[in-house]
Amino acid sequence: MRMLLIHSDYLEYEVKDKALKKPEEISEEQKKGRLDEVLAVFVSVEKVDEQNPEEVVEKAVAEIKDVASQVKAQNIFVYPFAHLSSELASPDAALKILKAVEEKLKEEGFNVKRAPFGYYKAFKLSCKGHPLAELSRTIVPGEVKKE
Ligand SMILES: C[C@@H](O)[C@H](N)C(=O)N[C@H]1[C@@H](O)[C@H](n2cnc3c(N)ncnc32)O[C@@H]1CO
Repeated sequence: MRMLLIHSDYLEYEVKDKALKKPEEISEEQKKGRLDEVLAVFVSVEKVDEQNPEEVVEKAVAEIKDVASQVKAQNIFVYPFAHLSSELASPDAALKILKAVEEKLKEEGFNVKRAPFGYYKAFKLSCKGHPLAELSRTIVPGEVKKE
């Protein structure tokens, strides 16, 4: 799994079009979303993650919690982003993993939104620009590589 974490004043998105034949079913309300004072986490789920999804979810949540506590962010935006890797997991496997990351972060007490899966989306992001505002993490079952 590849994650790009951007501490932002806000992240907002608007669903534009289907990017998969069968994207995630979403409500009218989910077609637009915004969070302020947010840790935006752009995630590419990778093929290797399918070998041990549970471990990857645990490690991703631990890394996100660590960064969130360093930047003092309580709001987290999990954003499916298929552009951080050339070895992508299947859409079914990726969606399951992203939903599990979302649920575990909620269980940890964060205010979490997850952008809809399988769509082209317009988005606006306002990066805060401090030294910890832009970080990346690579998570592979069995190890975690930091930037
Ligand atoms: C397109 C661009 O504007 C948009 N931002 C986009 O990336 N859309 C992606 C993800 O929502 C999702 N998706 C499919 N496979 C994956 C995967 N392995 N990991 C994460 N997301 C995935 O399916 C879409 C098409 O790949």
